[in-house]
Amino acid sequence: MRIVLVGAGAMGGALLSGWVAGGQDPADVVVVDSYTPRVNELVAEFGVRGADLNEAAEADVVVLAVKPHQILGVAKALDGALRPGTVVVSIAAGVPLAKLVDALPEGQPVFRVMPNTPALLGKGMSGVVAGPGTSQDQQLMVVGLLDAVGRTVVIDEDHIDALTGLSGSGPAYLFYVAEAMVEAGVHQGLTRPEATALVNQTFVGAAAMLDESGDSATLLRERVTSPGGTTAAALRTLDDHGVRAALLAAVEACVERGAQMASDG
Ligand SMILES: NC(=O)C1=CN([C@@H]2O[C@H](COP(=O)(O)OP(=O)(O)OC[C@H]3O[C@@H](n4cnc5c(N)ncnc54)[C@H](OP(=O)(O)O)[C@@H]3O)[C@@H](O)[C@H]2O)C=CC1
Ligand SMILES: O=C(O)[C@@H]1CCC=N1
Repeated sequence: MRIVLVGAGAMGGALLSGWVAGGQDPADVVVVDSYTPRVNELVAEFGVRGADLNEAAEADVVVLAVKPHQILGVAKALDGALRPGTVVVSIAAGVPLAKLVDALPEGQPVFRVMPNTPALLGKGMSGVVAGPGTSQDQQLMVVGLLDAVGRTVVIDEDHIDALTGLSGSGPAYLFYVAEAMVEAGVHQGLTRPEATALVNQTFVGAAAMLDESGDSATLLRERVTSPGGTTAAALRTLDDHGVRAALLAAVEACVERGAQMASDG
């Protein structure tokens, strides 16, 4: 697949790395980024090519991975560089398909996607929303692009902010919990490297159980919680401090922010 990636920051770079590790031929990937040293770094690391937006003419798919406030400007700048069938993918949070359709040449196939940074390791989770008039083959191509770096669901645009609240932004919540647990270990007298090793492997093990056991988070949590034991004492404290309510509120805030970004000029 011939890919033009516009914006090679945290998320664009993670996708690129996942694609190449997953077997995408780097010679068929062109990176466009306003920060030239970043492009040079990716060219050296992966063997992709650096170029400008005119390369979009040769692409099967153009992935727009710039910041949300930049994306409509970039979409407009693609005018004249796109072939009619070139599929455009936006990964910007809070930018509705309707605005992308308006900014792109009439009839240009466009998809709205919300990936996450574990795509870097082929363990991403992405949501795909098909734009108006797109074909089944185009959707299969976009899903294939995201499946190459993890798992993919096709959803309605009405649910993309909710998906962002769980999987798009979700890795940050888990890193935040990991940071706090390391800090707790240091408070208990462990060295930082010791605490980090314990926390990291606990996340790896718990994530693998969630993924591979087929059991719910509730059942897995109950199996750790011996009656009257240490875990029950810890979980009671989490409840007393409103951690469950805080997570509900955090996802709600994420969803509200997505909606607010959608209505920004
Ligand atoms: N980070 C994440 O976990 C996720 C991010 N996203 C979405 O991905 C998009 C990018 O986010 P993120 O990677 O975090 O942001 P970054 O700022 O890390 O990356 C954006 C990159 O695009 C470059 N850029 C800006 N304008 C242009 C332009 N006109 N042409 C080419 N390149 C340009 C920026 O350069 P410069 O710095 O010089 O402006 C920067 O290198 C956002 O829309 C975000 O909503 C979606 C899912 C997850
Ligand atoms: O924080 C953000 O806006 C982006 C979208 C999802 C993850 N990062």
